[in-house]
Amino acid sequence: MRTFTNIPSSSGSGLWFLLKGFRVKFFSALLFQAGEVAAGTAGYFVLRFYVDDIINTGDWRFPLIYFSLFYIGFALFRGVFSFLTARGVGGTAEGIARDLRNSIFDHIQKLSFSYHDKTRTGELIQKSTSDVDTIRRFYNEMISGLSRILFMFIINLVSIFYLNTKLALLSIIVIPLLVAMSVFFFNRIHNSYESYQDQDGKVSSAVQENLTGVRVVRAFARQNFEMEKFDEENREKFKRGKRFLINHAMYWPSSHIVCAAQQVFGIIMAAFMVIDGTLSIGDMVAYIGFLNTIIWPIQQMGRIVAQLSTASVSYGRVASILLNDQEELTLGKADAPLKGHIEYRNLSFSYDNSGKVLKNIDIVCEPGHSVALLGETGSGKTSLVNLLPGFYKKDSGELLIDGHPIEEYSRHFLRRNIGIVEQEPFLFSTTIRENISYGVDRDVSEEEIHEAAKAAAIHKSILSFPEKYDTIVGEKGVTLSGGQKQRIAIARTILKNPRILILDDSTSAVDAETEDNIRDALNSLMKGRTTFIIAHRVQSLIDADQILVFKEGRIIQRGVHQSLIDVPGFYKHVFELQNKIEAELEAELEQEVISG
Ligand SMILES: Nc1ncnc2c1ncn2[C@@H]1O[C@H](COP(=O)(O)OP(=O)(O)OP(=O)(O)O)[C@@H](O)[C@H]1O
Repeated sequence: MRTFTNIPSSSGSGLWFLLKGFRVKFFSALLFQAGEVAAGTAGYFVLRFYVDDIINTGDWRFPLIYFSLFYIGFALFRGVFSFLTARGVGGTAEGIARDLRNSIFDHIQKLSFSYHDKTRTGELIQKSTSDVDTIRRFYNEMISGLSRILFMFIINLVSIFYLNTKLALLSIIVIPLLVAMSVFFFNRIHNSYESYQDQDGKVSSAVQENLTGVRVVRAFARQNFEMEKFDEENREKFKRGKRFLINHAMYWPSSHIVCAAQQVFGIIMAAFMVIDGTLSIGDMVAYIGFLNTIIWPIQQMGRIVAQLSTASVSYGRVASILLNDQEELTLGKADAPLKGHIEYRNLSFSYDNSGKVLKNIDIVCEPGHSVALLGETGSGKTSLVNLLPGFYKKDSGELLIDGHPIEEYSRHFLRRNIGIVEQEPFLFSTTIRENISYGVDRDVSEEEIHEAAKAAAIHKSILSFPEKYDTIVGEKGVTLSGGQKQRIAIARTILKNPRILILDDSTSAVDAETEDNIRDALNSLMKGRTTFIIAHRVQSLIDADQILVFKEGRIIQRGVHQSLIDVPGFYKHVFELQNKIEAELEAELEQEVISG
């Protein structure tokens, strides 16, 4: 797979850079194009020969055969050259688009979490599809169009010079005017297309977010609100699209008028010259042909100008992804097997150096032990565990694994050795088997997959599906219940067999009974592994070797369950509150059962 690295930031050198590896193919195609244009022009000379040397002399029978053969022969050449051009140019354009899509996809995989936090998914999708397509069209249509225009112009102009110098000079009078017009329209089209594409990205994001959050929208009956929000963005896109098209369209009438005037003027002059006897009728017929062919490229300048400006905008947008620094994944220690000793030493952390989210954290966790984190929402629990796989970098203090600063390990190694079961696990739209084996980059046997599923208490449920392990999970696992998804995610982590485990509120999305089942699965997963558990229910934390209570980025209480409920504080308060609620719920249930 070929990907582009170190692409230039300026669109001029960037569009040249992308041709790397395709240059021979591409420029040969352009040469074929010159051949195609020359064959087309040669047809007019044959026509001239026909008028002046055949019709005028009256001896038409034998030369007519030559005329026909030459005329058809040149048309044949033209066809062959045209095919070779299209093949070379098309191959180049498609090849560049393929490599660019690969590069963007590859780059996006390696961009930092902070980048993804700040960037809207819809915008990334739009840049990797619509902008890449604009660049593809630039190579496919624009460059070949431009070279066709240039060849046509040069070859036909030289031919007119060959016929008559005065007529040739007349034919190029309008060029400076058209160049000035082009420069003017280039800037207008560039700016309006840039603002159009930005807005297009917002519309794509709105669609993507709406589809992802379709359940929330329905649950809150916010369809009308969403529709109005979308309509606003869409209307803005329409406005900007119209502005872009008007700028585009304005070029055409002005260039048409200039070119038509040029054409009429040229034909009148040629007619006068025929009357004067300074030009033959055959020359005039050929001249009209050349003139038509020369006017076309001049007019096409408008299209080229528009495409050049849109391609430079799209290049800038694609480069805005590719020029972002990637996470370094492989640099650092990656060999020693981890024991799982973890230490946070006076550690502080903030996102983008804004307010501190973690303040002076000290934690020591022995290998195979479990640390449970409890605290108000937004108190920094997830941020704390997200530092372990190197998703973000700490500001100060130290984070040590087996006595070594985390920075010494390669991120790849850390992520291979750390398993995360998230609050809402993401499943891919593929088979259950592939979802379970997703985390391991070796061949796994059916047996291993079944064992992992059994340990996660999901094996029986899977067997009850018609396709068993081949059952396709819909996008985000919508065909499965929350508990089933959660257990498949646990099976995936069991199979990965990490030394360190992060359970980020893994049971919050399921009911109490399912939670009990999942807890059994989690207990079998935690055995012998260093585990960080985030939970809101005290029941999930009771057995932890160490419980930490967080408030506003600080640890305000620490100890084991028994020691914490013996002293007044947040933990005891939450424990008693949750017990009270559960007792009340149970009483209510009993009451309902008794009353029938
Ligand atoms: N990617 C991010 N970029 C910027 N700020 C963030 C980001 N993620 C979280 N925060 C902020 O950091 C703070 C701590 O968030 P964090 O998710 O660590 O809390 P938490 O204790 O895990 O909360 P919860 O229990 O609700 O999951 C919050 O103020 C949150 O707004």
